[in-house]
Amino acid sequence: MVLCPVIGKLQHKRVVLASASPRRQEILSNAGLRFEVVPSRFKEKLHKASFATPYAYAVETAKQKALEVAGRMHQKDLRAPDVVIGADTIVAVGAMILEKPVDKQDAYRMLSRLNGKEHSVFTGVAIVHCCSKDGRLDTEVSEFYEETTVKFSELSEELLWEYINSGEPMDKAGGYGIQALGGMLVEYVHGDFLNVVGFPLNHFCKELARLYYPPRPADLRRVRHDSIPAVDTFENLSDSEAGGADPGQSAKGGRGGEQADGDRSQAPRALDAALNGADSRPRFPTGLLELMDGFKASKRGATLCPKSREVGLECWPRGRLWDPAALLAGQQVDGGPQDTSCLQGRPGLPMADHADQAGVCWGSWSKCHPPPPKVLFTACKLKLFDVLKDQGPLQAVDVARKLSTCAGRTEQLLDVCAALGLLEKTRRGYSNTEVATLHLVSDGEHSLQGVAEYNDAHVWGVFTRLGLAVREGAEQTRGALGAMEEERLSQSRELTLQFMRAKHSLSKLTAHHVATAFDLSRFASACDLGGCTGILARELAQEYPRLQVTVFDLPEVTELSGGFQCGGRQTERIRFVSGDFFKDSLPEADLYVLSRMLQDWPDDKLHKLLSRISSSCKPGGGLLVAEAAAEEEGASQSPRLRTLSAGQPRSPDEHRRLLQRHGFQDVRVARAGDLLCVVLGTRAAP
Ligand SMILES: O=c1[nH]cc([C@@H]2O[C@H](COP(=O)(O)OP(=O)(O)OP(=O)(O)O)[C@@H](O)[C@H]2O)c(=O)[nH]1
Repeated sequence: MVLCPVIGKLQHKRVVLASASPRRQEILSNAGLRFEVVPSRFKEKLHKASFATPYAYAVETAKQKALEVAGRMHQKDLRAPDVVIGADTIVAVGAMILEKPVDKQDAYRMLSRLNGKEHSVFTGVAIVHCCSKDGRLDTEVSEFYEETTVKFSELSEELLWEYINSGEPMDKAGGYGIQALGGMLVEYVHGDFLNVVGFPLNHFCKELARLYYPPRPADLRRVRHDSIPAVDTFENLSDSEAGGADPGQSAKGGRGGEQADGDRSQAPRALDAALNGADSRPRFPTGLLELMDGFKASKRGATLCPKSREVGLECWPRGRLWDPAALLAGQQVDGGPQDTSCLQGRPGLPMADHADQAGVCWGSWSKCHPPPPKVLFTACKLKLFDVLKDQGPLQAVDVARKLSTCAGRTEQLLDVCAALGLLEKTRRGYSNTEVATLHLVSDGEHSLQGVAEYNDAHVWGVFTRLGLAVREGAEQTRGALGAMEEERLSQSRELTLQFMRAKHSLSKLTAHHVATAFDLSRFASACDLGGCTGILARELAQEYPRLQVTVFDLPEVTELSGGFQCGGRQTERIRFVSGDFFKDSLPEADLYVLSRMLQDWPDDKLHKLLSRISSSCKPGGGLLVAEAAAEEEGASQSPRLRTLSAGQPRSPDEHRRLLQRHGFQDVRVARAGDLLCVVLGTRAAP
């Protein structure tokens, strides 16, 4: 029984449930947890409109409930409990949030809204770890939410009033109790039943497993792949498109990754992975990031052959990206006979007779194979991995029903995802592979959904429309991308948030490697330039207990960074300062940090930035630079970790020369985490 050891991790701790809900108490004590109950006095009055989603509201309320109890108990006893658990359950109908009804009329209004329809029940949960230091309370908060879909039958007025008069709705979110009489109102439930009742026990155990037995996921497995099913496009999977779909086509096209039940055990669920692992940091999902990023390589491929521009084709460099197995394994396949059979005999697909000479495979992938990154983005956008997370394995028709998409197209999408190693396909249906569970489910700790979202919404478009800049060479491309990036970022708050989410999730994977590539304990202060949400700052503060860290970023970024903070002991040594590192004075620091920044800028801006840092840095001070590593000395070709960056990686020598040119000596270069190149230079006396 997997739950016991997880719950057992709390056995010797003083655990407090900050809730008056008898249902929560029952669910947790049935699971074997020993705890005290201290109902929270936090008034559930947060301003709902200020939350982007209903679940953000539930999570924040849960957190405030738990923190109120932790603070009160600490004040009273001068000793806080070890762990305080808070929860908040709400019902959401579209953007509207329903809590507990205040009276019968209110209950009637709520139940009438739910009548005959589907709604979502969200429970936000906060697990607050407390400790007292020098008489002060210190807290670390882990938070999550769970969503369950509930559908009500068509109910008569008489039945509604009979139910209201039973008294049951009054202390229940949305005005019903699914575990009792309210169960009669419900046609179906998708998801965790206990989540509706008030506490998502399964997710809670997974969260404990994550906290106490951190995961060590297997990297992407190599998938055997015969061919990717052919489709026109995955852009639109709606039913209105169904006429264009050919359900038979996918069957003919071969279904990558298909396996008979029993051939291999199911992909381990997150909990199992968590329980089996020891290392808290997941291995770098190289293959997945290359998949998300692969289209940049293809766009650069277009520069290889002048003919491609004439005929307006997009070209994939030979061998690369056509083979998802190689792609996901992080390999680049160059040379060798190119299989162009996929293109032959397809009317309307021009074949260039100089293909061999140019070394590229001709053809418009959008008419032949779906571009793998676009498949991934589409699957993320549709929340395919979220649906399969709890409900998989599911057959294609069931997935289509849940996503409200066309069944035929959905099956094709699922098959391509299976071919790419993102899903497993067995007779029982499709389910997430480990890598999808870890990185593609939206609420996962190591989710890269933000990167997929940003690449899809923004970077894809930039690369698609930048034919001109691509033709003009790498420097100009970098400049044009940088300028467009800047312009767009300044235009849209949503885009800024998307960018921040993407950078935040990538930084989570790299920050530890950057912070530990060198011993930085000689520095008392550091300034992370373009530090965004402060993930690296947090890691630095955690690694070096006396280090004060400043995160310096544009005002629109620092303004939004609050939403990404999760508290913790290091926070008091981190401050956020707004400014533009090209214009404003840089905050004083012993060590300046540029993490995955330099690649974004054209040479003139890059030198301007480095010379500004050099002027601000005191002799003996340091500059730490982290960038995607080039594959080998001088090669500068690595497609790895380019995500969010426009330029090409530099070799260690190029980095060394760059820092020396700006007055840094003793430049040391380290490979970190396999994919990063981290460089540390010391400012020489002028
Ligand atoms: O089907 C059911 N749906 C909901 C419930 C109960 O509804 C309440 C939700 O309210 P809240 O999250 O604010 O929790 P409170 O009861 O106010 O307790 P706190 O002290 O934690 O704020 C919750 O009790 C659910 O159990 C239900 O029973 N069935």
